[in-house]
This record gives sequence, C-alpha cells and structure tokens, in this order.
Amino acid sequence: MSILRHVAATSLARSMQSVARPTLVRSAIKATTPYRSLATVADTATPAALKFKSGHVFTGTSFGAQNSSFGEAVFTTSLVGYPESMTDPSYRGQILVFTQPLIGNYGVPSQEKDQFGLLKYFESNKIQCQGIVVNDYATQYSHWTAVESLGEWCAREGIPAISGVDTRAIVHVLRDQGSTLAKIEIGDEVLENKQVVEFPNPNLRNLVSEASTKEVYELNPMGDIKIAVIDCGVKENILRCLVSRGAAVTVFPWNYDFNKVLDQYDGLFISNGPGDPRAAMTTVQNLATAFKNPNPKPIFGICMGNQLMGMAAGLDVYKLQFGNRGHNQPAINMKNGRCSITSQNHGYALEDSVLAPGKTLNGWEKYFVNANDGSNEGIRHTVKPFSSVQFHPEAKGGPQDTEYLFDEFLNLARAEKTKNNAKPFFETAEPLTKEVLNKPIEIVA
Ligand SMILES: NC(=O)CC[C@H](N)C(=O)O
Repeated sequence: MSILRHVAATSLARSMQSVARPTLVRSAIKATTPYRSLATVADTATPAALKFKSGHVFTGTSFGAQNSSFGEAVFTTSLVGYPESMTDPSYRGQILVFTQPLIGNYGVPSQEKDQFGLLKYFESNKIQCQGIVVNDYATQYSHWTAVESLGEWCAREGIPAISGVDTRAIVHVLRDQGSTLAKIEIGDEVLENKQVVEFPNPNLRNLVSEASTKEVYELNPMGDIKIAVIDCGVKENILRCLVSRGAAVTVFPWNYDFNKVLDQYDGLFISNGPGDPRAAMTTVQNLATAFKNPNPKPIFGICMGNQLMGMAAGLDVYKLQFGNRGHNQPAINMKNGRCSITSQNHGYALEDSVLAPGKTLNGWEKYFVNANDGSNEGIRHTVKPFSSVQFHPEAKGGPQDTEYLFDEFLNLARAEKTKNNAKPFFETAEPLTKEVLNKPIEIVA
C-alpha cells in the first residue's frame, strides 16, 4: 500500500471512528464547557473528501456547507487569522489547507464596521476561498469578538469545510507536485466515489475582475492627501492603513485608466488580488504609461501590485511551485540588510534575475528578497518615487513589522502635495549600523 493510500485509509478510519463516537464527544463537552456556545457537533458526521487532479484522495468529515466545490489547493502555514485569510480576495478560487492543526477555536467575529465604514474583523464581506481543509476542527470556540462557529459561518456562506485529514500528508503532496487543482466532495458524493472527470482551473478566469469593485467609491474624503487605489481585490486593512494615516482614498476598478485622473491625486496605490497577475494586463499597460509621466506621482504596490508594477517595468512573472503563504516569511531589505518577518499569500513571483545586486532594468532595482527561497519580495525605482513589495505590510493576519512602508509612501505623497522634492524614501532609510543592531527592542504593552 502506498503511503498516500495508507494516509487516505487511516483518515477514513479516523472519520469512521468519529462517526461512531459523537455522543461521547458531545457529553464530554457538555460536562466541562465554560464557553459561550457549543459549536456544531454532528450526531452523525457527514463524510467529506478532498480529491486532487493528480488522483490523491483524502477523506475526513464535513463541518461546513453540504455542497461540493472546485479550486486550486494551496496551503498556508499561518497559525492564526483564519477569518482574515478566508475573506482575503487573494484566496478567491482556492481551496485553503491550514497546516496549523487546530482551527476554529476562537470562532468567527461579527460584520461590525469601524469609523471609516471598513469591516473591523474581515478583509472583505464574504468568504473568498472555495473551501477549507483542516486537521482538527475545534468544536468549541471562545473569543470576545465571536458571534458564530467556523462551521456555521462556512455553512451559511455555502463553503465546504473538511476536517479529520492528515494535512501534513497533503502538504507533502502539494510541496512535491506543486499547487494542484482539487475538488471537495461532501456526503453521498463521497460514498458514490465517482472519478472526477474535469477539474476547472480558476486561474483561467479573470479573478481580478471578479474581485474588483465595479464602482468608484471614496473613503475618508476629508483626508489631507488624496490617494487613488486601484482595486484588484483589495483587502480592507490596506484601505484602513491608508485612511487611518489621514489619507483620503478613492477606490477605482482594476481596469480604470487612472492616467486620466492622476493629476488630481497625490499618490497611486496598486492592490493585492487573486489569480494569475497576467489577467490584469490592462493595469500593467496603464502603469507603464504612468511610469513615463514627466511629473511622476508616488506609486506603491502590494503583492499583485508588485507583480503588475514589475511587469510594467519590464520583468516577467512565473508561477511558484507551491507559493508562499503564511505569517513567518523573511524578507531582506537589499538596501540595509535588515530582515523583516512578513505576512504573505502569493503563488506567482517576479522573475528578477536581471536585477542582480548593482544591476537595474529601466531604472528599477531589487528592493526586498525572500531569505528562504531567494524569490523577489519587492522592486523600487532608483530615481522616481515608485516601489512595491510582494509581502503584505498591512498584515491581517500576521506581523506588522513592515507597516512603516505605508508611512513612507504617504510621506512621499505629502511631499508631492507640497512639492517638497523629498528624496526617495530608501535614501533616507536608517543604515544597519552597530547602534541600530544593539538598540534595545521596545515592547509595547
Ligand atoms: N496576495 C496577492 O495579491 C496574490 C497575488 C497573486 N494572485 C499571486 O498569487 O501571486
């Protein structure tokens, strides 16, 4: 028996056990729980299966919607932040496998909004991924922001969820053969166990167009500087990072020709987004035009924004074997050698070999590099106020160590507004001296 068959058989055996034991589990919870609510503990667990195009099958039990779904199976190593990841539009079209073994223990928060009208706890107003796969679903949850369980949320939003599978085995497969097309089956379909004939590839759709706003809208209109945001599937916290620093933000659809209006703004921001960045070539062309503007406005991009700016600068993109998704990805700033731990979620990267140290392409240089795999983590222009990063400085979830990049971008925009002729921010970055290294770390309580 191959290892994977064994894994599948073991998982099935586990799911059979959980079918046989629910009453025991439920009474154990009832006897001890101090929690606000008991999450769904099914009296009869519904079987679920994750099927890969490559033929691998992983069986477990369902704890979400009772419908099947297709997507590209990817994994994230993040330990927390499932509400944020699942609502991040960049995950659109993907089946998300969590390597953190216990998921669901702090439930799901409310749709409450902040003073800017942005969702406080989610990155968009719905679950964007096609399904989730976890090793161990926490049947109890407890958190002061929680209003429902993860299973209830998935069921309400029509998103299938599967637990009781060996996610380590899944990740081994994904690591070896790369992100793969997959299907989640629930209930009778699992028992029928038919061969899946066709696995639709979400990356062949224009996911950017699906995720982007259809209408132009404004946030914080009284802000002191005006930033145009190109929405390729923007996360709420990117918008919050801009408006909470005082900017007035106008959000435009991904294919809006911002060159028509750029003179009315102090800066341009290009957002994250789902799928293959080559679906957004209209934005790339618009950027190439903006780069040639003799009166350049500061431009900053994140994740897909980095890929689109890179393509407009003359670089290519390629698909990574399995992508970088997690909250502990190290990115080294090429200017000062400092390494930041960053939040990431991407399956594509810029091919930046032409930007070897000391080399530039059309005035662009390498900005950040991933310390694990050497992949590109950012580019910047050597003269003009243009830069972008592949990681997520806005976090949500994940470390906030690189949030200062928003300050730098907005400082440039403020300088642009007052025509201060500020130096590009990387020239003002603190060098990595002994004093800097030995500076005690401030702990904010
Ligand atoms: N978070 C993002 O913007 C992701 C960008 C792109 N969809 C990728 O997977 O590489």
